[in-house]
Amino acid sequence: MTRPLVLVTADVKHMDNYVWHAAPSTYLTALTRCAGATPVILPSLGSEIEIDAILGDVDGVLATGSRSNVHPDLYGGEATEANGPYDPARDSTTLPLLKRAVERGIPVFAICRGMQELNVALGGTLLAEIQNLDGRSDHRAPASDSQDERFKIAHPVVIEAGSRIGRVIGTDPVRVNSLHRQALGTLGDRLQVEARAEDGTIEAVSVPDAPGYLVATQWHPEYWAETDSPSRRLFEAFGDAASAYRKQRLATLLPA
Ligand SMILES: N[C@@H](CCC(=O)NCCCC(=O)O)C(=O)O
Repeated sequence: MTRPLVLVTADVKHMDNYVWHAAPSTYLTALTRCAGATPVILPSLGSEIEIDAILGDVDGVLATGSRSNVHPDLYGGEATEANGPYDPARDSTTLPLLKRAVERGIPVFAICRGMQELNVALGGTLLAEIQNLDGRSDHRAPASDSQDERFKIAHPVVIEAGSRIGRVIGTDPVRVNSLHRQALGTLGDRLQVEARAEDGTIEAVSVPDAPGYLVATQWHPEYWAETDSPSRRLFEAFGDAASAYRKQRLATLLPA
């Protein structure tokens, strides 16, 4: 069986006088090296893209993290200059993409901004600047030019008993990295909390009634997937689900 095809969401970036639709390499290599998948970057062209048709030709969706915030208009929040930057083209692509992928039972792994997008796509809300909220810790990355330093392990998370993630990596607390200033507020439809930080911040969710792997983390397993066992396991489990989905999908295409 050939490798499963996994759509990877793209940020819109302005560089060298061009507009780019790009994804960080860390997600692409975690997919190829740990999930055994072939990543396919989906440009953030919103309604110009036939999302349902494309979803019919792939075996999974990986929603990446990004510094930009989901636009607050999409969940009844308040847009301010300090709350940016925003990436409306990405929002207009990823929200319908994730909603349809969930509805169709396609394996989804959503990371950081990706988890926030999944929540908003399913009708949930986000909290802004959580480091300023009573009782919450600072979940932002350390100020550094070194990516290893920014993605360094920062705090423990407690995995819920009976969670999907618990089935993959066990329910002992794990220590994770942390690079965000927003967090999930009210939960979107069908989502369940899978893990929390010590300050109560939601660190992982799943869609428990989804047929395949549908897991999201606020932390970044992609960054250490080649060297950290729990991070690798999350990608391996996603790859297994995408492979199983591919087998089924191709079987329905073949003549009887
Ligand atoms: N903007 C949101 C999403 C956080 C996120 O996806 N972080 C990844 C950022 C990677 C980096 O800073 O290099 C938030 O802040 O909550």
